[in-house]
Amino acid sequence: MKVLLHGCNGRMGQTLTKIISNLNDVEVVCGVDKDTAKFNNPYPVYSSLNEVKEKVDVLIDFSNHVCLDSILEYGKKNNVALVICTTGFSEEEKAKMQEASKYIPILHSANMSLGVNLILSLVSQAAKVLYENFDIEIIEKHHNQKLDSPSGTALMIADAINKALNDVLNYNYGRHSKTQKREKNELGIHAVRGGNIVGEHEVLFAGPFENIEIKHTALSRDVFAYGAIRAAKYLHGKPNGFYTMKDVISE
Ligand SMILES: NC(=O)C1=CN([C@@H]2O[C@H](COP(=O)(O)OP(=O)(O)OC[C@H]3O[C@@H](n4cnc5c(N)ncnc54)[C@H](OP(=O)(O)O)[C@@H]3O)[C@@H](O)[C@H]2O)C=CC1
Ligand SMILES: O=C(O)C1=N[C@H](C(=O)O)C[C@H](O)C1
Repeated sequence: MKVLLHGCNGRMGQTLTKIISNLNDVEVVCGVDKDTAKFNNPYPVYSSLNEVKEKVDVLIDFSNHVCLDSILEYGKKNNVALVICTTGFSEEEKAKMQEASKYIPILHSANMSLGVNLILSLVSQAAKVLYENFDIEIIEKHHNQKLDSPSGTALMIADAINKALNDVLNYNYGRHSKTQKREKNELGIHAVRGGNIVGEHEVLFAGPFENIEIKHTALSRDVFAYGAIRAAKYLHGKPNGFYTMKDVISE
């Protein structure tokens, strides 16, 4: 499978470059990033998707949400499947992905790890059982270079919980009201940034007599890279449509 790495110079782009170089059935044939000479990558790097000459099967994207239009245009024009792992998309941008998936296969997930995608169903189940008597709060922690907050994963977990509760919850980001008590239908979402934390997501169900914490800790960026490779293999050859990691892990 021939892969184009979009955002190849970044933390995730370089993690994928290292891992794929040891695989026999996947090859990075080119990359795209702002600085074409930053690393001595074992493949050509272009500053724009318009310059790409190589034929590729799948584009894997870990870059920035502002790149979305160019990625969707490239995928549609060249009939290339897209694994979009970037976070920080607006609702309008997410709608653009859905629209483009009528013409090409697109997979998007804010977290490519098996563990987080398993947690999505666990927290949905827990929310249904516990909501009446428990308050639900999400706490995420990431490294100090992360651009978006809260994390895409925290929002994905919040949406899964809210969907399980028929969308009754209002999100309260980083609660800093000094005068108001917590309301019953709040879902608190809190972002911590510091050092080199790879990624932690905790869902707290706080009840009158007991607390339940469901937590995922990413120990290395390799977990996201292996997930993205698995997703790319899954997507290669699939019919046009919109896919998530749920499709990949339930195959
Ligand atoms: N779904 C998942 O499992 C995961 C998702 N992510 C998400 O992936 C994204 C990237 O993360 P990470 O690798 O840590 O971030 P980095 O900032 O390390 O890497 C992003 C790379 O994309 C480049 N880039 C930014 N804008 C453009 C552009 N317009 N054209 C070409 N290249 C561009 C950056 O260049 P420059 O530095 O010069 O701006 C950088 O080299 C983030 O949104 C992050 O949240 C991260 C880990 C896991
Ligand atoms: O930027 C990161 O590093 C990560 N971003 C993703 C997110 O926003 O949820 C996933 C992961 O936690 C690492």
